[in-house]
Amino acid sequence: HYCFSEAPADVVFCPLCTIPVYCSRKCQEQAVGGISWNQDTYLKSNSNAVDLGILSLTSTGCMAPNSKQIAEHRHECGGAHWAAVLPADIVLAGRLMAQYIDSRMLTGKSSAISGPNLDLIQHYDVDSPTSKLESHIYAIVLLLCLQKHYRSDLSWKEETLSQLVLLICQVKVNSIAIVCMKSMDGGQGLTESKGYSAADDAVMCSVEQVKVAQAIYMSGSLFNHSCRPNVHAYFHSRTLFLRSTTYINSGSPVELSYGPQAGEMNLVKRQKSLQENYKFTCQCSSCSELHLSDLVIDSFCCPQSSCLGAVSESTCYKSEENCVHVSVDESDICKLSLPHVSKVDEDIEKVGKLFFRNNVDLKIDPGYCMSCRSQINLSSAVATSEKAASMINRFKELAVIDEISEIPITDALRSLQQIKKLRHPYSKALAQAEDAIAEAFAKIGDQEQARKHCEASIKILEKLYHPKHIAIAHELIKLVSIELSLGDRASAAATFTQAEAIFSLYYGPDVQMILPYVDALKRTVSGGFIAAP
Ligand SMILES: C[S@@+](CC[C@H](N)C(=O)[O-])C[C@H]1O[C@@H](n2cnc3c(N)ncnc32)[C@H](O)[C@@H]1O
Repeated sequence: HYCFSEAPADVVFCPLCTIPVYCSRKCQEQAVGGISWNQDTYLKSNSNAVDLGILSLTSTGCMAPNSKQIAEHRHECGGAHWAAVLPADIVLAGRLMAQYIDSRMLTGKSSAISGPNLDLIQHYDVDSPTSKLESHIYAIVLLLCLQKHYRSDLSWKEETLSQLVLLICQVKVNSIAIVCMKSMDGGQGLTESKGYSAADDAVMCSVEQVKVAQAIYMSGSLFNHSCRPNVHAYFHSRTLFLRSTTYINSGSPVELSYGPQAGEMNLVKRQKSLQENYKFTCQCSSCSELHLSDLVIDSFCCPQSSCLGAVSESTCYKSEENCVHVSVDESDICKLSLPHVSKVDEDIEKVGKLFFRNNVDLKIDPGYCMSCRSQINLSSAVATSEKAASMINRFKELAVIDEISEIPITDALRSLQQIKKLRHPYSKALAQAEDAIAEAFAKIGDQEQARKHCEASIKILEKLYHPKHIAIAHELIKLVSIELSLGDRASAAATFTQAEAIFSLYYGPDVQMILPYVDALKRTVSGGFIAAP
């Protein structure tokens, strides 16, 4: 939606192409300027649905380009609605070109249009032939649309098409997805009612990041990516905020995350995602040093009950003096150095003891323990754990539609035991299973069970990320809502304080603006709005 809010039911249509892109007249005027409306402006409603085909909304047109307005949509209307048919990166490239043309026209330079000089990095040379062809086709589509919009007002240079291809490539590696935090279920209720009812035991606050737009920020695009970033990026409408989340030594790189993060994805998946989406091989600290979370995140546990060693499903490790080579299906992924002796914690040594044996060259294949080399039956472990996970998800779905009985509860708990037996105690699969069970129990009103499983999930996530990661704060908020439902205000307050400290690390004084429900929860926890169960 134009102003990055969710479009309400009574959206305002673009006066030229009848596409609903504005939420209010004010929002529309900001985008296209003042509009003079015809007398017969109305929407013909056809039973329940508004029939766009008979929409009789006409105007004498948008005003001329004005630098004060953010005329994003104007260039595509009357033709194809770009956002509905083209990928976000391509729409952005088209709009940047249109903005450049507008600025040239405003200064009276409407002859010899080529393209903006953004001076940003691009990777056209390493693009695959298919991706290159795609960029050229999109550039032709954009150029035709722009030529149609500006008609004979402009003269185009021969290189405009190649400038558009270049622009598309720059947008691909430098653009940033604008996201907003959307509170689901409990969070929504909290925001609306400005309070929390313990009687509503179905509530378990959770938030989701929702992508609302794609943009280029000239200073934002200077930052490199890290899978363990020291800077957090967030948005308020169109404004990008960057806040450091740790102390950064002078001379150290300031890095944000382009998406993939350690603890959320394993090393191989992160590298693949960054290569596919941004065309680079990540060399951040997380992708150049051995970390606990990468060893355990998708792993199985050692069959020896006393061993904490991890067993990989698909990654092969070849250990050499002070480094480890990582490969999948014989193809090299990267080389990781061993952490400095001062940073080696007890956990990583127990999980991958073999990597820390001095002067030993050895290969650890999938299916073998990284600590004692015991072997598991990998295919059977994968199949059983996947089946158990889908059983738990089914349990969660049934809880949502209130169709739960004793049988699915027993089945779900049995499946959780199976996952515990097979998966590594710090694995993501186990954390997700615990979380799903917690959510289902919260939904059916067994808050004691919900608390137990929610806490178990958080403990694992703290190992995978780190205890002060924003993902942990969102999980802690779920726990607060469960503790409130139990009437345990003291625990809820302690958990909330822990979450609040993380939120202020990531959002500073903007917590309330970005996550309004946190404030509502704070008032509830401190005694304001609790209803009797
Ligand atoms: C938005 S730019 C970042 C600024 C860029 N380094 C520059 O000098 O303009 C993104 C590009 O920087 C490089 N880059 C960013 N993070 C990286 C990382 N962790 N490892 C390797 N290259 C990285 C890649 O070439 C990527 O396509």
